[in-house]
Amino acid sequence: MKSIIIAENVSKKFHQRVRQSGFVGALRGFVAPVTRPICAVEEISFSIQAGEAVGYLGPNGAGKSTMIKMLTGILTPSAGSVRVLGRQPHQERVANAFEIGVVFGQRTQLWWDLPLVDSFELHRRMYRVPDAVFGRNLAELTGMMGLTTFIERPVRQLSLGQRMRAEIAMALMHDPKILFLDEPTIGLDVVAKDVVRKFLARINRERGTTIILTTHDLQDIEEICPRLIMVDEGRLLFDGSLSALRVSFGARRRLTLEFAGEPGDVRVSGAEPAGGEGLVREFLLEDDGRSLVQIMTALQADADLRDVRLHEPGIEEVIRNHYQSRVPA
Ligand SMILES: Nc1ncnc2c1ncn2[C@@H]1O[C@H](COP(=O)(O)OP(=O)(O)OP(=O)(O)O)[C@@H](O)[C@H]1O
Repeated sequence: MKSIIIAENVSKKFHQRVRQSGFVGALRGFVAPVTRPICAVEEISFSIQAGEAVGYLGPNGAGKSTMIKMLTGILTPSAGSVRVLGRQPHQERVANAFEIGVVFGQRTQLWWDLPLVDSFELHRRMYRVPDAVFGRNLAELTGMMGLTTFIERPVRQLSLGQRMRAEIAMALMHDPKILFLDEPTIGLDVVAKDVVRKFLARINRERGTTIILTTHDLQDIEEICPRLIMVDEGRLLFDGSLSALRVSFGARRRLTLEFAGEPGDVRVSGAEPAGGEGLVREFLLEDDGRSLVQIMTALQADADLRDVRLHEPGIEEVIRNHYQSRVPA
């Protein structure tokens, strides 16, 4: 397989203005601004193959948008190198633009006062999309995204969910090889999120479009992206599948046993006691993939069991625990 996106030791530094308080401070800041450097992206490396769908995840300020901006040619890396489809995006921004689609969840690329269909038409001209390709995409994408009922309406009259669906459809009108999306589901309701996720998964599967999306929402990743790149404070924390993330971050399943009478000393092979009180005992299971039936067979207890619960930590919990363990008390 071919790597179509390669980031090698990429860093991006910004100089942020330090605001000084009071009128004199503001005046001083105007005449002789004081800045402090901030490393938004720090020595990040990864490569992405054609046809992959990758989620780029991290908390606020982790450096997600900055990375997307470097991959799309909007920003230049301070150090390291970025290659997209064999080009350095910031140096060959126009050539790069013809082969990628970009959607920024918080900034529209549609023409506010024009009917939606006119934005599509302007996109066709800007990207010199051949008539046959445009005709096919217009019919297919507007159908898949359910845009037909409001395609004649001015963009300013559309709801956020309608607009986001239209943004994504427009970004695909020129058949890009890669689709970059920065927070595509932000602010959408449950139904709109579901439409967008299903659509992106389908585009990736059926058209083979490579998808890179940034998000805070783990469900986006679970439903669209088999691969996850996790960043925090500019640095890469993890690159792999969701199941590998669980293993790597030590997320263990919790077994809760509730007994009808005092059970005494209960042991479960391959599990570590993890508290409980009264008739309830808890255990943390080793990551050996055993089923509940196998666990129950290995249970060394004579007492009567009233209830058994197995808690599989959600990925949100895994990540929350990870971040919390890094924050000093
Ligand atoms: N143009 C800029 N000038 C100065 N600092 C910037 C600039 N753009 C981003 N930063 C800083 O770089 C860091 C990373 O920002 P970035 O927008 O990439 O994070 P993010 O992970 O996308 O966050 P969010 O989830 O909140 O959108 C932040 O500390 C931000 O304040």
